[in-house]
Amino acid sequence: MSIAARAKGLTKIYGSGSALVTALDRVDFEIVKGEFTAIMGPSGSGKSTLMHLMAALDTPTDGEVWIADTAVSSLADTPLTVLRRDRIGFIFQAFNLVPTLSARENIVLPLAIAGHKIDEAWFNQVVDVLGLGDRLTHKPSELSGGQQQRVACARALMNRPDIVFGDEPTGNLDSTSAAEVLGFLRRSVDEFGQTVVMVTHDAHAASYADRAVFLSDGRIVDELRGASQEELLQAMARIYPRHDKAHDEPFRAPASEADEASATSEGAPEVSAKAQEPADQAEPTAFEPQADRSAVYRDGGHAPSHRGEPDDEEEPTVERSVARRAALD
Ligand SMILES: Nc1ncnc2c1ncn2[C@@H]1O[C@H](COP(=O)(O)OP(=O)(O)OP(=O)(O)O)[C@@H](O)[C@H]1O
Repeated sequence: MSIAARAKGLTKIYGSGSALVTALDRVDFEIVKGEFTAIMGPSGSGKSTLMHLMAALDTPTDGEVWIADTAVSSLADTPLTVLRRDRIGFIFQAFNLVPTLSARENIVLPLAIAGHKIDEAWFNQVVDVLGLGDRLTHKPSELSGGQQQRVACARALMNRPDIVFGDEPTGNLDSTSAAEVLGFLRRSVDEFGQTVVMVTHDAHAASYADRAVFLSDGRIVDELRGASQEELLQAMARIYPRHDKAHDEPFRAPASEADEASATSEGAPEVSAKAQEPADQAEPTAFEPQADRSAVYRDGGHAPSHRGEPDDEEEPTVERSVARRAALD
């Protein structure tokens, strides 16, 4: 098992005095090469902060990040820019494509900026897997959201980066487009050996990953390997019990309109707005915004970064991942 990136004692503090927020609190974290890792947690738990620090997009208040063997804090501006450009790929929730460029021009833009030659065989392979062959001359405005995000996926992979980071990459997509993007990220790991890290609220999205890491109040409090959506939902209910109770089990889909009606009845005044949505609009596999996150993991103890090595039989394999995905799809 080799390590694509790691962090030691990673701390990020925003503001000062009464406005001080400890977004990350002495986090130790390793990203395993060739794995798909999901970073999960309620709103405000520190997911984006951890991802931005691991991707060398931001600097920690304390601690260190290494991309492979490169200590990010040791880099001057120029090598830092080169590291971000050549060794990291990004996929954002909002796609972030250049509207005036075609899909092809968007995909090769990082190579053009870096002055690197396009590897046409690699380009064709990625475009083919993403099913973008007949969309390459289209501008983003002529593409659906799912197609735009697939262009963003291709762009992220063009440099063959050490790690592709996705910040809620399916957050703006319908379920079909989300499944296509998640399926592609899964394939990029299984077939190209790509390392992928994705921030998500969503247990279904995280079920595509090999490993899910759970954050609470800026600390890693648990992790699961090879977990199904149901196992992730159960873990979320266990790890965030206050959250679960406060929202009358928002992690589970109402089985029927009657169930939903009971979830919004007088007995559950704290039920979230999202839990009150019609069942076909709700996203029951996602976290709700957490009203009182201070109630979770405020025991003063420093949660372990890892639960320890998984049991052998728990160790996920590509076959297991593929079988799991096939069952889910
Ligand atoms: N630039 C900033 N200035 C001040 N506080 C910040 C800043 N960025 C994040 N925070 C705070 O740090 C904490 C962690 O934020 P972060 O965005 O990492 O959480 P998150 O888990 O990604 O949340 P979400 O799911 O809502 O995006 C939150 O309390 C947030 O308000």
